[in-house]
Amino acid sequence: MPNCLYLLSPPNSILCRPIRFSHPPLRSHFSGTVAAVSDSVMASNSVRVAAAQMTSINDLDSNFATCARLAKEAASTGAKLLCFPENFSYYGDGDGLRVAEALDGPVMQGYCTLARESSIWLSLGGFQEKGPDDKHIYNTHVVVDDAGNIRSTYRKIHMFDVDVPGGSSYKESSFTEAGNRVVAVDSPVGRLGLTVCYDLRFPDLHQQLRFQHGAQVLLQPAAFTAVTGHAHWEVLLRARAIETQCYVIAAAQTGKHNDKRESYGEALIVDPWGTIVGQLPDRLSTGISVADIDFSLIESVRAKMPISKHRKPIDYWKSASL
Ligand SMILES: O=C(O)CNC(=O)[C@H](CS)NC(=O)CCC(=O)C(=O)O
Repeated sequence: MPNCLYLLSPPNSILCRPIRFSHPPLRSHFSGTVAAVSDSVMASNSVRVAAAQMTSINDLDSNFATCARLAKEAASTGAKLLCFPENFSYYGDGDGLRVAEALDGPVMQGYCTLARESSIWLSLGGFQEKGPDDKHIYNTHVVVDDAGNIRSTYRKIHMFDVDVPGGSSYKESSFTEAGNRVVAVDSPVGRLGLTVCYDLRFPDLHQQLRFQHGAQVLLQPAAFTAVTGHAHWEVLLRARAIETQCYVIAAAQTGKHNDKRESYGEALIVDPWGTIVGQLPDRLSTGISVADIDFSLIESVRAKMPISKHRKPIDYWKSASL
């Protein structure tokens, strides 16, 4: 069974060193810069990650073939974690129930094998997990280690029941049971906070991931609609990174999945200062965006602007009604 960790206090696990640079502006963390840095501090304090941008369709095998290609590519860049978007394994037309499986079923096990064979951790965000009854799935984000073991699972909490202005209407809750647990898990690229897609719009969840669960890196797999993505995607991701002082890794579905569904795309990696450090040249192509998680930068941003000390954990909801 997958094990979920619900730690209440932040761990002391990051290797912090004295801060050797100031910001802004911050160093670029694009792929390639680290190799050129001879300072051993950087070598020991950075670790590479990748975010996938892809167009999944209603064909499990074809999507798996794309994921397998991207996993090999990510591993060849030295990345320790590759993040896939929501609905990576199957993107139909609201028919996720049809392909829903338990996490020990053949589809998820195939991805566990892929992680092992590619020697890379995988973030598998937005998997159609068999739900509590035959009318509902869970929309589950699964983290698999490089030996192919499931390390953690998070079930999407916020349901996308939305009439998109000028777009389609969605009612995710009609076929999905919402989760109710906040989940973080340790990994070689830091302590990961797990979310899925529409969760991005709920800052409280991200605040909990940072301040109660000790997250250093927020994983934000998505299938944002073309309309809402144009309006909100980048600003939401940068805001969550800035206000939590975490890296944000946002894998994205992109382009047309079928006649009715189209995603915005633009897989991004954002650093804790809000700078975009990983991005593909084209928001619609299939590929990976690569960047280096720099633990010194997380420490530096948090030390210089200590919002964890300044925040006042009063119950705003309660005090508002006084
Ligand atoms: O239904 C499926 O098959 C795939 N599922 C999705 O695409 C999910 C739930 S409907 N989409 C989102 O959460 C979009 C959020 C979004 O676009 C925003 O917050 O603006």
